[in-house]
Amino acid sequence: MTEDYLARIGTLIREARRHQGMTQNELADLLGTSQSAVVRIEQGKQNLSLEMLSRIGQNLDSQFVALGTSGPQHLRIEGGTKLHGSIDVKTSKNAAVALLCASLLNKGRTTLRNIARIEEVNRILEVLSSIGVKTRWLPDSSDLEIIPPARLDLEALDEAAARRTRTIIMFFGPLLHEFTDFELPYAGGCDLGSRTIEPHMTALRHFGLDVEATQGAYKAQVTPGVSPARAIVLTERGDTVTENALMAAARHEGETVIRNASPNYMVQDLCFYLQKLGVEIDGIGTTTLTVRGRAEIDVDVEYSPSEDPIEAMSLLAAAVVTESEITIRRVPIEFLEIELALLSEMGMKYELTEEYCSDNGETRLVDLTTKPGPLKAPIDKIHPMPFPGLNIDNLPFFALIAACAEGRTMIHDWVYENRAIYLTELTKVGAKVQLLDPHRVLIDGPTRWRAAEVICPPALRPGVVILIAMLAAPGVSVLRNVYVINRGYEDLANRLNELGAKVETFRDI
Ligand SMILES: CC(=O)N[C@H]1[C@@H](OP(=O)(O)OP(=O)(O)OC[C@H]2O[C@@H](n3ccc(=O)[nH]c3=O)[C@H](O)[C@@H]2O)O[C@H](CO)[C@@H](O)[C@@H]1O
Ligand SMILES: C=C(OP(=O)(O)O)C(=O)O
Repeated sequence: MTEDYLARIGTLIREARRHQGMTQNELADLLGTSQSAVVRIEQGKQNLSLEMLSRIGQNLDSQFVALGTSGPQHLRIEGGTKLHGSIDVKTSKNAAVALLCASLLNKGRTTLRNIARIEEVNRILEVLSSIGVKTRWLPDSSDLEIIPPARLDLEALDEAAARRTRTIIMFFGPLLHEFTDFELPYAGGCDLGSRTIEPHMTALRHFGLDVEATQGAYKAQVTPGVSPARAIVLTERGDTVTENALMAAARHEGETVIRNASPNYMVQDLCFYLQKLGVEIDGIGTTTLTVRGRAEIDVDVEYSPSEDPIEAMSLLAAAVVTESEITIRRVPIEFLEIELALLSEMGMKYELTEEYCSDNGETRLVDLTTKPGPLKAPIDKIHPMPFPGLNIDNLPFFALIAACAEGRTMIHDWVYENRAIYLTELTKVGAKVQLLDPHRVLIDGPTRWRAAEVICPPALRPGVVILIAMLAAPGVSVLRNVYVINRGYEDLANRLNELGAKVETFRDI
C-alpha cells in the first residue's frame, strides 16, 4: 500500500473509533494487538493485511473499512482509445423485473434463463426473499429459480430494497389476487421527476383494487368479485401499466380486453411467459390485448427473456462516439429499427447479418457491425414515442450521437421532467448543450471531448451517456457514484474493457 493510501485508511479508522467512543487501548484489545500498533495504524505507518482491515471494519462497525461492499462505486476512465471486437447484448432489465413480479402469479417453479445480473434485479430478489419467495441463482449460470411459498408474508417486506426501485408497483397486479387488504411502500428508482401511478390505479380498478397513498405507503383494498365489465382502456400507453393490467388479467378467469396497450419489448416478453403459464393472449405486439386468464396457476416453467434494445443502443452510441468498428451481437432489431433509420439519415454506416431468433423463440435478432464515418445533424428534432417509436430510453443516446454530428440538433424529451436537464452534464466533458426549457436541448457538434470528473446523474441513461462520452475524451476522467448505472447494466466496465476501453472500478476507502 502507498503511504498516502495508508494515511487515509488510518484517518478513517481513527474517526470511526472516536465515533464509537472507543479508546486506542480498547480497540487494541478487540483486535488482539497492542495500543502502539493501533497508534501506528492510525498514523498510516503500519502495513495492513486484508484480514486485519476486515477485522477493524467489523469491530468499528464502519462502512469505510468494511471490505467488499463499502462505499459508493466510482469509475476511472482513461479515454481516447478506439474500441474493437465483438460484444453480446444481455437480456433486458425491464423484462427481467416484469417477469420476477409475474412469477408471483404461479404457485409452481419459474426458472428464468440468462437474467442480467444487475442491481435492479437484486433489489427485487431482496423484496421477494423477504416475503418468503425462495429465489436462487442456479450454479455456474445466470439462471434464476423462483418458488413462491403457500402464503406470502407481506408484513416482512424489505422496504429499503423496495424503495430503491419503481418496480414495486408491479406487485399490485399479482397481489390483488392473493390479498384483500395490503400495503406496499412508495416506489423509488431513478430521479426523473414525478412519475404518476394514476394510470395503474385506473386500470386495476376494473379488478376491484382501490389504493390510497398515505405516509410513504400505498394502502390497497380489493373488493372481491369485481371483474372488468368492458374493455380496459389505458389512459397512457405505458409499459408497466400494461404489464400490471396483464398480470391482473392473467388470473381472472373471464376474458379481459386491454386497449391502448404498450406493445413494447418487455410487454411482449411478459406475454410470452404468461402464455407458458397457460394464460391465453391474443394481439401480442399490438395495442389491443385479449386475455383469458386462469384462476389458479401451478406449473413448473422455464422462460428466456429477449435481449435489451437499450443496451444495444448504448453500445452503438459507444461505437459512434469513439469512432470505432465493433460488432454488437444479439441486437433485437425490431426494437431498434427506427433508431437505425434515423442514424442512417445522419450518415451512419453499419452492416447487419441475417436475422436469427432469440432464446424466447420469438424475438428477431441480428449482429450489427458499426462503420465509423462523419455524421450530420438531422433536419428535424429528435423525440421519442411509445413503441413503435424511437424508444423513450434510447433518446439520451441521441444527445451523445448528436454531439458527434456536424451541425445543430434539437432533442425533445417530452416524457420525463428531469431527464433533458441531466443532458447538460455533457458540457463538463466538452459538448455544447444548451437547455431551452426542462424538456428541450440544442446540441452543436462535432465535439472535442475532454476528460473531467463528474458525479453521475441520479438517472440510469444520462449516467451511461456521460460514461460513454468519457470513453472518447483523451486523458483520465472520473465518474462518481455509479449505482444507477449498475441498476441496468451488468458489469459494464469490464465488458467495455473487453472491447479495448480502459475503465477501472474503485470505491472510497
Ligand atoms: C421497468 C420498466 O419497464 N421501465 C420502463 C417503463 O417505465 P414505466 O412504464 O413505469 O413508465 P411511466 O409509466 O413512468 O411512463 C414514463 C413517462 O411517460 C409518460 N407517458 C407514457 C406513455 C404514454 O403513452 N404517455 C405518457 O405521457 C408517463 O406519464 C411518464 O411520465 O417505461 C418507461 C417509458 O417507456 C421507460 O423509460 C422505463 O424504462
Ligand atoms: C427509466 C428507466 O427505468 P425505470 O423504469 O426502472 O426507472 C430506464 O430504464 O431508463
